[in-house]
Amino acid sequence: MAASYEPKMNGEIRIFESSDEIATDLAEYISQVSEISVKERGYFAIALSGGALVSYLWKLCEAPYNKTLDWSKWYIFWSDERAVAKNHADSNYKLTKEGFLSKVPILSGHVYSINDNATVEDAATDYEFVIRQLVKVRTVGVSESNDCPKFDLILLGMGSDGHVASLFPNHQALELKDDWVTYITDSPQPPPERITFTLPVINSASNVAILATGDDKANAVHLAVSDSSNSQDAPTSLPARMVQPTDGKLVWFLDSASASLLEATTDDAAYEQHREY
Ligand SMILES: O=C1O[C@H](COP(=O)(O)O)[C@@H](O)[C@H](O)[C@H]1O
Repeated sequence: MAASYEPKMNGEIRIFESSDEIATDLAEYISQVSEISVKERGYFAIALSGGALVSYLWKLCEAPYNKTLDWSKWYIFWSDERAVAKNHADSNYKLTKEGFLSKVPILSGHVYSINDNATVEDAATDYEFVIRQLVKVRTVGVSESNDCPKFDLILLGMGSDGHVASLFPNHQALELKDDWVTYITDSPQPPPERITFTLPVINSASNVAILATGDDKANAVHLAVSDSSNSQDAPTSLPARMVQPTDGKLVWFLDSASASLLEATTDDAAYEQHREY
């Protein structure tokens, strides 16, 4: 790890020099969260995202994890999905299936993909219903602070505009308080129709990780983690900045490029800096 920042709140920023290092540390992180969840709850309920994130999961498909993890206890969800068929190139399900799920022994009955055969409105309603049933039997935990599901881990990517899942800057979906899953029909990035977890669900998770790499993400990373009192640029409705788990922990996985603007703002950042090299 090139550097590590410990925030004042319940979070951490990890910065790496190569994509191999990110994949290695991400695999170890997911493995640890999974082992703790299985030990404490008997299940590991993890929500995945699409985008670049999936290309960093390859280490988890190899030794020792492919042999040592208790894959039979894994339950898979998606933080968001695009309204396309499951075999479409834009499908987050397809991406994750090809890049991860097909390479590990997760039970097919434990994979809860979002319905691609319904309107986005119905698919969002269906997905929330499915999650509600799994919360009732505690396959998915429940938050102590509200009635939201408490996923053991939500893995998010972040777009260069600061969007996470399919929650985009200044979008009204960011305001939702009671829905667990919602839909949008006006995504600024194609495809326009999407289904997404809401912020209350993301912020109720035990663990949230955001992976952002590349220099096109540097500004959004800076705006997401910088101290708002010292940064006039930080918009209040930047989705990545609104990821603040209530009782859980947030870990950022960055590379040197996406973290490049943090160096200059160390003093006024909302994260204390701990260099490890
Ligand atoms: O549209 C989406 O974008 C985000 C970020 O993707 P990235 O390739 O820039 O990392 C992704 O996390 C989300 O699942 C996807 O639907």
